[in-house]
Amino acid sequence: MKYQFINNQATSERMMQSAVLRLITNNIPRKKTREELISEHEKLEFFGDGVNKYFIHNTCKDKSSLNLQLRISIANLQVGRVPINRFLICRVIARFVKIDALFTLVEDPEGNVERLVLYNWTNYSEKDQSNSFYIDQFFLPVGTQLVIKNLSYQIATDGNTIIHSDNPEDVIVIYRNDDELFNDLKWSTDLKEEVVKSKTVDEFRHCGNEYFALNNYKAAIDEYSGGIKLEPENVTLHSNRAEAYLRLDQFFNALDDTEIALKYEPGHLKAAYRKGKALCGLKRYQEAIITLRDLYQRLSINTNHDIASIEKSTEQLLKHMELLATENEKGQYDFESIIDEYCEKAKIKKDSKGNDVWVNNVGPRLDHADYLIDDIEIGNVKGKGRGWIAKCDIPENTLLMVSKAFKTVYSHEVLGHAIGNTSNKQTESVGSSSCIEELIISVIQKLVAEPYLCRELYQLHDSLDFDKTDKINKKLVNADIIGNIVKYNSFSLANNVIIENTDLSGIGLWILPSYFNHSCVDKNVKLFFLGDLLFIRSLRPISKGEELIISYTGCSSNYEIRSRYLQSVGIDCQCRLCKLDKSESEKTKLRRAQLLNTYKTSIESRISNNGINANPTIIKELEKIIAELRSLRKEHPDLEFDTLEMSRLLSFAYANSANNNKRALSIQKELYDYYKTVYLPTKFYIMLDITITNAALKRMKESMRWFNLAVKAVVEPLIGKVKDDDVALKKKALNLAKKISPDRILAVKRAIDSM
Ligand SMILES: C[S@@+](CC[C@H](N)C(=O)[O-])C[C@H]1O[C@@H](n2cnc3c(N)ncnc32)[C@H](O)[C@@H]1O
Repeated sequence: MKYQFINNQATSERMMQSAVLRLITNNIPRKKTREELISEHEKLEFFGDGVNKYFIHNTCKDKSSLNLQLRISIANLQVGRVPINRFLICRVIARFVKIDALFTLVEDPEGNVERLVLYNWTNYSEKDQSNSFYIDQFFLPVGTQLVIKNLSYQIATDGNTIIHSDNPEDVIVIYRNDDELFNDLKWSTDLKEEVVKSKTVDEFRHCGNEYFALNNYKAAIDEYSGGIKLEPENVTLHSNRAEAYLRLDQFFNALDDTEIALKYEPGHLKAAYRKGKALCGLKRYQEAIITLRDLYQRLSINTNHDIASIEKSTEQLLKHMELLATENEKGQYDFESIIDEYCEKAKIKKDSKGNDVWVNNVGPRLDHADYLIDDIEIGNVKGKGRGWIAKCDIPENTLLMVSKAFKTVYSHEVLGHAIGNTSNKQTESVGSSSCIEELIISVIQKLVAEPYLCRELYQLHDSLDFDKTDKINKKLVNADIIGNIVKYNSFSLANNVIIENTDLSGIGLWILPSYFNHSCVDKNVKLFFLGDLLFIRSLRPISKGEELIISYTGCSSNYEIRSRYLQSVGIDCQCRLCKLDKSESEKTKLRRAQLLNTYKTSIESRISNNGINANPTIIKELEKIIAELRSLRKEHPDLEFDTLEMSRLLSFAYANSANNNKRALSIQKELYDYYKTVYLPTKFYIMLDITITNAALKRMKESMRWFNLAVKAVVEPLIGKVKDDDVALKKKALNLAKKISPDRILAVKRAIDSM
């Protein structure tokens, strides 16, 4: 299956390959040893395609022109460079594995070992090529010598080096060991006598601990696993590996390990503590609390001084767990502290190479519980598949759901280069398509690491026409399904990060929020993203049986743009706006386009943002355009969105150029009334405009009333209804609004205070 992104295409095999490489390889900050590379390659075999036979094409090539003086050794390869006119002589030292491309390990005569990936060897059809054969375990067996021309030395998607060849024509296979051209070559290793030195359990544990201390949890897990293979009942290794799994958010695996450790040693304190953490990660809060309370009791009667620190951490974890349980059961969240946590974790700094990195390692991934109100359920909706339905009447601003992302990817976290790129560009700009690709790859990784998660993920809409029961039961990680699930269900963070000054873009996948269907206008549910936490509230009163709707696109872009996107995700939208747009005559559409063009070319550029420089003629022209655009939609005034920004500009022109605040105020109020029924984020700005204009007119009481309304508009989507008579809540709301929208709120506050 091919995924079409904005600038490029990617195959599901390529995504799978990237995910697998990242899973099996460790980014150790030094050149890997032969043994390390061999052991990683053995894990790759597990993911290789051992079922299908692939058609391989490679013609016999002339070696007579090769001059051994031009041979290059692996040690002299430079990342990102194609050594012109040079060639590598190497021999295969591991089995070939086919994922998207063909992978093996090679060594040069000096004994340097490196990974080799061959692209485009398997894309030939049998009919086209006479000189071809099938891949099986005897394909280019260990010991086969290769000459590789025009190779490039790259950093693969897993962050490690690899020799990369795109063209089968550049590879000469030496099928005979006694080939005369290479008679004089001396190989420094003897393949037959290769003995891999094995480690003891203690050595594995020691190496694991060393990697753990370097925060290299994947490498630590490999080492602990090596030890566990030798001694499956080793409690320390299981308990240590559980902690490494916890650091990678692999909670199922962590729980498994703690349970094994506790089976062999029920009194193992650290294993019990880690079990509590794993249960919490799996959102099994009550079980986590029971485990930790039990541990805490045991610790408090233990007089051993060594356990003081674990006692303290258990107490803290228990408190945190109780907080999460309250969030989960009652939907009670401390929004102020969550916003602080978000702002802290969203901070970015430059690393030594000038890249953006999080100040706090993990970025804005917040440690809070999910919540789901009892009053909504997933049901069938005619023409839309499944959707969320109200089981009873639901008041405005009710918290319906809080959901932690299955996975989020922020744009600066995306590696700009992947193994599949044929170009050598190391600093490819990272666009949204790279984020989508990265999300697919990281979801594949997550499922490969914890296949239990296939069950909940594979339930999501994927528009594929095949029965997934078998794949769910067998927990098969399928890149086609995952790619489609990401395509149809992911949320872009770019337009949804509500907190000012935390300019994060990215993409994420949430499970339960994926069941909301779309409407361009008349949505009744509002999303509020804080990093990977998604808060969802009713936007207005919802009646029993009504469907809960969000908007995937917003309504301010024109029909062509909206419908192009909606069609790409399988939606023929039947909302009021789309019906109206579709029913409009060509003549009306043309006239609107002309008016918008006149505004763009001859008005907008002649008035600055805050309405200065607007002479009476421009104001008249602008008024005419607004009036005519509205008349084009006269029966549906609330569906006229093109004049929104124009009218704001007009009001600024009246206030700041024509010195007519009264007229400015009436335009702003009219605008507010226009859009009261259609939720638009700009409503908040209009309320602040009204606040300022009232203050300019010295109507301070009215100004404060609008300011308070604006504050409510900012915070209610997050914290719910703020009652006018609740003084404490109103104060809290203002503090929150200052955190959410500091620039605007503070600027307006300052402006009205100075008047
Ligand atoms: C994120 S899913 C929403 C949940 C989905 N209905 C399900 O059954 O899982 C998006 C898909 O829902 C369907 N959908 C959403 N909104 C729709 C609408 N307004 N009209 C028709 N189909 C819609 C489309 O198939 C779309 O690709």
